[in-house]
Amino acid sequence: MPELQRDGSTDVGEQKYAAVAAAAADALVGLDFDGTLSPIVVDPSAARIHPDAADVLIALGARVKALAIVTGRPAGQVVELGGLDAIADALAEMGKELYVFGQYGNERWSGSDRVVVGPPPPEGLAAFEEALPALLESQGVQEAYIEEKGLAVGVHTRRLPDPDGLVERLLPEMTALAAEHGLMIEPGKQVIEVRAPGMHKGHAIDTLVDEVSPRAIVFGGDDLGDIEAFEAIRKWGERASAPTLLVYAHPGLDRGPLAELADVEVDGVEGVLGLLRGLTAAAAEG
Ligand SMILES: O=P(O)(O)OC[C@H]1O[C@H](O[C@H]2O[C@H](CO)[C@@H](O)[C@H](O)[C@H]2O)[C@H](O)[C@@H](O)[C@@H]1O
Repeated sequence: MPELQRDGSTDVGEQKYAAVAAAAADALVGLDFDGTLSPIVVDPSAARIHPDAADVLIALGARVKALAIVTGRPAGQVVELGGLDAIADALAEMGKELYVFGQYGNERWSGSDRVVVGPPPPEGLAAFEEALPALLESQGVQEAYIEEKGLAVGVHTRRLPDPDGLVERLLPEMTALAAEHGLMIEPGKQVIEVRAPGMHKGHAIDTLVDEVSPRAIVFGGDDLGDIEAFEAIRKWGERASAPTLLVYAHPGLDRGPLAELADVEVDGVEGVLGLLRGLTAAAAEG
């Protein structure tokens, strides 16, 4: 079993780990993408799934009921960056399903369907994007990288000096402009995203629970956008009296609020893969 690094919660984490390992055959394993399966890089378009992840996910898929990637990225993009078609092929041969929920649950894709299904862009997004450059200029942040996501737009500060300070500076202005256009903000790692309200990763978890009917859930994430997923899983576990394991992929710098909700903490993407390998081995031992 991999090292559980969260101070003071190791016993609880170990018990929860053992409980989900024992129920692995009926478990749903959900994972965030950036920072959890794909190491954080400066350029969002240069992100790629960890080179060992495909083997790890396929081996795990043989031991659990279903796998899901639940991400803030567009679903089609994460399928490409993650090489998920090939992983879905391997899982399908074992009669297992790979689900992808993109744009915080707004879009979905699965190994069975291979088509991204989602709503049209929110009303107000085009007008918001039109007004955005002037806002950035007024704050002296015109060099920020703008990521157009179809259903949302992200303003990334990672490549600028003092990226966290710039996020703080932009947050009130972008929140106000988003509200004017009926949109909401989703803060992340040196990024502020603007999207439609009403959806989050917790809703994606509820949908997965309905479709997969798991008897245990493991979920790994690293950022604020994963909080609702953690909360939905904790509530489901209490309701269903079922084992759950919430894994925080520690980024190596400051621990964010997600850490407080986690059962175990591991060292970034490598730590997540280590935990999943351990879970696969424990499930194989029965
Ligand atoms: O829910 P996730 O899978 O974690 O996606 C959240 C956002 O991740 C991406 O941005 C983050 O990763 C980038 C690449 O490592 C990094 O440059 C950036 O600073 C991070 O915030 C992605 O660009 C967004 O679209 C996702 O919503």
